[in-house]
Amino acid sequence: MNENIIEMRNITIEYFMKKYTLCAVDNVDFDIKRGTITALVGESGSGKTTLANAILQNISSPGKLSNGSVTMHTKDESIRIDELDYHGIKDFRWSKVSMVFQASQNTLNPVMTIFDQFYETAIEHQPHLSKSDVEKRTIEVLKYVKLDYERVLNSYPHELSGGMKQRVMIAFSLLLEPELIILDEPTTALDVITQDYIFKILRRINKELGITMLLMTHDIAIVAKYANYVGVMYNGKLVEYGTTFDVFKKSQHAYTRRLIESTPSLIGDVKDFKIYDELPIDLSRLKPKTK
Ligand SMILES: Nc1ncnc2c1ncn2[C@@H]1O[C@H](COP(=O)(O)OP(=O)(O)OP(=O)(O)O)[C@@H](O)[C@H]1O
Repeated sequence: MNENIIEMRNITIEYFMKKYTLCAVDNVDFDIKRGTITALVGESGSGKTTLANAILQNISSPGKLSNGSVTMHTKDESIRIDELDYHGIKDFRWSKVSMVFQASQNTLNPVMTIFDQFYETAIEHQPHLSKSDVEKRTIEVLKYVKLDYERVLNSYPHELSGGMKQRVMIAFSLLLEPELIILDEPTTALDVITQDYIFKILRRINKELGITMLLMTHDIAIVAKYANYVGVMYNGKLVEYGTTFDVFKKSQHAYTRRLIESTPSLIGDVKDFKIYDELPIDLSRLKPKTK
């Protein structure tokens, strides 16, 4: 089996606006090693979400993959994701790769019980499943995220706390047994204790079920604690990639060192905390529209 579950080659993604084209991802090669938790870091606007969305053919309008290939090596086959048609991508999402978005707990339907939402999603993608199959699987995944399934199954979203809803979303992402989960700021808006609890659950799922995870976050401390590999994005380019230890301890790129220095430490002296106030994003990425 290929050691990489995802191989992205020469990826260029542009947003075609009325007056200009913005190159959000600029000729990036990026691999995700099977079984790892791989983090993508970089400040807001550096292109992390856009790059990750290419794995699900989910680039938002008016964006387009202008160049490059995205291949997933699943347990059974290799899939060129960028070449999948409408039906191909519909079968692929959730069952091969699923995603937990920023504050995705807010995407739960407020007028449906949690179980009805799991059931609807499951039969949309795998119509052959019976209600009892889905119920069995739902209980299994709710147990993985340490939720009391008897209470949660028939609850409406407003009856659950923010942390519980986010764990429901993680359970959701496990429902169709994907091989990769993309987590985009999965604990934003949650308190630090809940954040840590959720990351412990994610690490256990990664270890016990062997599910690979791609994590996008601004939280360098979480990356240091939980990720095996890190990619650093700056201005649409992947400027650094390696094991977490190598990237943090032997950073090659000045931007990575700045990113680490800009992270406040609980034990360090506040005087040593560096803040860089120059504009990080190079607006030369905005190409004037050519007629
Ligand atoms: N739908 C869109 N239309 C136009 N431009 C977009 C769109 N989505 C993203 N962009 C632009 O693409 C660039 C990369 O954005 P992206 O969201 O991928 O960055 P990011 O690193 O994930 O940021 P964040 O950490 O804030 O989520 C930014 O300049 C952003 O403004």
